[in-house]
Amino acid sequence: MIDLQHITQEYKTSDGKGTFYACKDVNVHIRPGDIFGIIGRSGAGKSTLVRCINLLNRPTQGKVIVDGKDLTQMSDAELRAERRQIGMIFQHFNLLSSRTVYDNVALPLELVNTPKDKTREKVMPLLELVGLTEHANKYPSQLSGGQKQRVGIARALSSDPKILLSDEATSALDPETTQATLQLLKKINKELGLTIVMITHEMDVVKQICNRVVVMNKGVVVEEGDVIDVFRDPKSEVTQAMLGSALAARSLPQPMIARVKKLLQTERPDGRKLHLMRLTFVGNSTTDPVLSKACSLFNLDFNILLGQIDEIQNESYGTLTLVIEGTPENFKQAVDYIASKGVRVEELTNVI
Ligand SMILES: Nc1ncnc2c1ncn2[C@@H]1O[C@H](COP(=O)(O)OP(=O)(O)OP(=O)(O)O)[C@@H](O)[C@H]1O
Repeated sequence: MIDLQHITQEYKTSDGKGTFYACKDVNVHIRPGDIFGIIGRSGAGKSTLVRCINLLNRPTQGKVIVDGKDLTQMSDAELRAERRQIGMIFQHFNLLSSRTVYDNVALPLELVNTPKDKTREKVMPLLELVGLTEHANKYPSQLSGGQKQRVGIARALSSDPKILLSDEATSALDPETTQATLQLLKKINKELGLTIVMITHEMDVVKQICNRVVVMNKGVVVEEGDVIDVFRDPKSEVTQAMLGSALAARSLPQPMIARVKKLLQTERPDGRKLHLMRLTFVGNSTTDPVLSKACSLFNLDFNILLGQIDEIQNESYGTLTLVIEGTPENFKQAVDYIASKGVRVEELTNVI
């Protein structure tokens, strides 16, 4: 659906002598129906990249392919037509304060001289969709932040786009309103089949509605993948830092580490040994009694130290940190058995 190929955006440095890269050789592929997250710290190049999709930013180098067509090669008229397929919503809503809710939503239709009755036929169902029918005649100043963003969403949808770009659309909203807005975007993605590209600096937003994500840092993509994989196994330091609290919940508190180290060094009877393990469960494996089966099959004992379960994209995932005791042979068989049930098994040797 959207192919960003080798996108580079250069600017002159403030002294005018050097070159600064807001994006450098970025390649991103977005599939139809994706809710695609672009995440990174401030200044990472997220807005620059997303604004290349509708050529609000014309990249210094690279191709922007939307639905098989290269936007960078189009004439101005072709580009204007193509941009109608790409709606956009913004952190600060960008509504016209002198126009009512209805007139804000109608604006893109007015700009292409749509007759009044056709405009009404389009605008009223959109107001219904975003839950603003009874506010149609109000002005933006009479609305809450969440309602203003709903106007922004309805306006973006008025030209029947195939793609919706969202630049930090929930950053100015409180947590409850953020939830409601994300749910609305999810509904639009599902019911209208819209592909959504979302910039955010909050992993929580990605976790709640995106199916794929790229992580950017200093103008380059440092990680890309299905959201569940990136959360389960973040590779880059930037991603790990951004996941912050979610990963902290997987780590043993310092005082416990000292106790566990001591415990692991204790002698066990009958050639049994202790192992500090982390199991990561996804989907069905979160509900199957994999661990208790392994322990009864292979005569192991276990002691749970830390556990966490979460939900991403309607799929559960969780981690358990535990000490397992058994003979080396039984332990190895149990690990193979657990892994064969789709659970990732790691021995946390770095703690010892
Ligand atoms: N027109 C411009 N001229 C010079 N530098 C620019 C221009 N636009 C953006 N930049 C710089 O490019 C870098 C990337 O900016 P961009 O807005 O894409 O980052 P971002 O990840 O969206 O950040 P934020 O989350 O703060 O919006 C920043 O260092 C910014 O200052």
